[in-house]
Amino acid sequence: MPAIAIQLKRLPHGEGLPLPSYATVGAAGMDVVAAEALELAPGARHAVATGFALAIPDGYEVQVRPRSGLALRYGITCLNTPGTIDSDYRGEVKVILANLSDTPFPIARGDRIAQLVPAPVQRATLAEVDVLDDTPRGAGGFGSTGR
Ligand SMILES: O=c1ccn([C@H]2C[C@H](O)[C@@H](COP(=O)(O)OP(=O)(O)OP(=O)(O)O)O2)c(=O)[nH]1
Ligand SMILES: [Mg+2]
Repeated sequence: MPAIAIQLKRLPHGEGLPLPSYATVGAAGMDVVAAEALELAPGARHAVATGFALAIPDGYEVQVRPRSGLALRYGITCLNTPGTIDSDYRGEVKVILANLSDTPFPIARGDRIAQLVPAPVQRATLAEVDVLDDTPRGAGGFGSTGR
């Protein structure tokens, strides 16, 4: 599959940082590093600076996803996962990290904190109707089929 071309603009506080990059040949996500240092208190959240902005081609988004190692070892996740970077957004990409553990988590500038995954966007049209068609499930949800 050909790679999609995304433009990246480095911001002044992103100088000297590695750009998002794939850690292995088959990695789905580009690891992104923090452009600031902070300590995330237990239960706290913070929009962590990355030091860059993007121009994503029409028809695509970039998803900001947690790193499983940080989640499993330290309870660090992206609160809004998957975060959505819109193709028309030109501000700084930020990673909304949350600390779900009971231990403060220090983040150094340059630490890999999340991963970026581009994805095609399927837009929809909505048609308002009075009656929806019947299905076997009907309105059952939220565990209606059992555990
Ligand atoms: O993890 C994230 C999520 C969003 N954004 C930026 C890019 C995105 O295009 C914009 C808006 O995100 P979203 O639509 O999820 O937030 P919203 O609360 O709906 O804000 P808005 O009213 O600006 O759309 O914020 C990030 O930098 N990181
Ligand atoms: Mg929005």
